[in-house]
Amino acid sequence: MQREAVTVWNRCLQVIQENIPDQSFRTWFEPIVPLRLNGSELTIQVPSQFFYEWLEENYVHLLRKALNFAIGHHGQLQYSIIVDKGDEGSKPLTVNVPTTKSPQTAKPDNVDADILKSPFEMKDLDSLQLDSYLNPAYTFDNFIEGDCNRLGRSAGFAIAQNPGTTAFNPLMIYGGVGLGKTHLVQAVGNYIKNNNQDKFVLYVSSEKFTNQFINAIRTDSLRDFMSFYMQVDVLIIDDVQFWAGKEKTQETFFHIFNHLHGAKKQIIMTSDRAPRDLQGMQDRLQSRFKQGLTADLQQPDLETRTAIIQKKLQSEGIFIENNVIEYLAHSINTNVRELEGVIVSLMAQASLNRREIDLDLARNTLRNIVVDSEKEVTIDTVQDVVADHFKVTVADLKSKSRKKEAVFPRQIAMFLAKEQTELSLKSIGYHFGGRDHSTVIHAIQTISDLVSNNPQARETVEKLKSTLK
Ligand SMILES: Nc1ncnc2c1ncn2[C@@H]1O[C@H](COP(=O)(O)OP(=O)(O)OP(=O)(O)O)[C@@H](O)[C@H]1O
Repeated sequence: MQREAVTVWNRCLQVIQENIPDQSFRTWFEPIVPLRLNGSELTIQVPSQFFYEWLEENYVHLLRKALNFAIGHHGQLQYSIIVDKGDEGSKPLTVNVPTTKSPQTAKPDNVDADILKSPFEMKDLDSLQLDSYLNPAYTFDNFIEGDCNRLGRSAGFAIAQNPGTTAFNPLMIYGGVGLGKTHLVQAVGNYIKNNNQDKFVLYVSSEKFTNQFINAIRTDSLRDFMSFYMQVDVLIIDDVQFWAGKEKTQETFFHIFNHLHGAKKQIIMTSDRAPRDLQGMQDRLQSRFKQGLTADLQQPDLETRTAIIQKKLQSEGIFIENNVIEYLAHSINTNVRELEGVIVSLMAQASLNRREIDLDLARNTLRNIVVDSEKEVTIDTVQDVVADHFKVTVADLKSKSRKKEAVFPRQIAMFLAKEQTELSLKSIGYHFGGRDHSTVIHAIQTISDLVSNNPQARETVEKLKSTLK
């Protein structure tokens, strides 16, 4: 490793770390080794072909940004890939592969396109018009429909086919983090853009809108700003809750909204909460938000989670056994982003360790993610802790055995799983050898009664809970 390369790469990492979640940073950037710096060309070593492709596919913009910062605009990146020679059994080789895609043509990564930092000018408007910030990866085809999102998806699809002329104007999609709001509204935008070349579709985050507005005031170009927005045919604004308390932004948007709505132009918005709960939002704007259709996105149910995992694997060209898919779908029920995060980590682990994605790997990956981010307890941890305490095996907990030594720990584990995780009764039953939910209810009831009446049982449960913390 060359010292200059390390220094430059550390500067790149500063930028990278600021722009992506910790988990992605650890997975995709920590394993990289800076090898050498040759003039303005930095060579980094990556653990596999898959790794390299993933970086190019998902982080090419971020790498460009990091290179600009660390080396300058002329900075170049060279990958050195460790190649697995497989059956030939020889030691891994290192080959040099130049960056194949230019940052301009590759798919956008997860980093927000730069907010207009320079003074607001008409040329910025032109660039906005060309780009429109839509990510082509978000489509209806890869948006899985389920009870959790049916209303929003159907309304979105109806709008995509007839923008501005349905009763769903505006369409307000709301829901918690990572449930697909951005994906859905961008799918509408992409569909319209692809099928109506003449329509001007603009996707913008509410934060970016506010920044543009502030710049417009600063540079005395508010008129340009307003007339730009009034030319839009389909305006998609993400995360409007950000406008809470921003009176001037709200006022300006109110005028744009009225103009577009009156001209039968389509407006689509997302928010992390229902319009009625948007505190700090002017009443007149709130009532406009509710004028069309408001649809919420809920946490996906088991079937939808399974379909999302299948679709994601299919799009990555990866095959894993059904039992692993089932395990993942039963184990992660928070939101889709987390589900995707686990799949990506699994792929990275499989690639790094050169092994298949099996149940063991899934179990370990899930445990590490949960431990790393200090999140809630997993069902695997509950089973391990209970098995350890009662000196039985996890297999005993999952078995059909009716022996007392297995039944009592199993019931305690089910009780704790219900109390300490977010899993449904159905998923808990799945993790205990495929039992049905009535068995889980019975176990929970039995242990609740025992805890109320028997101090020793209460003490055991408390002790187990503190071990889980
Ligand atoms: N129904 C779905 N089918 C397929 N992928 C989905 C679905 N819902 C969400 N996703 C994926 O989950 C990830 C998170 O979704 P998205 O960013 O749209 O969530 P969000 O609700 O906008 O979150 P936030 O409030 O944090 O911005 C994305 O990669 C998206 O493609």
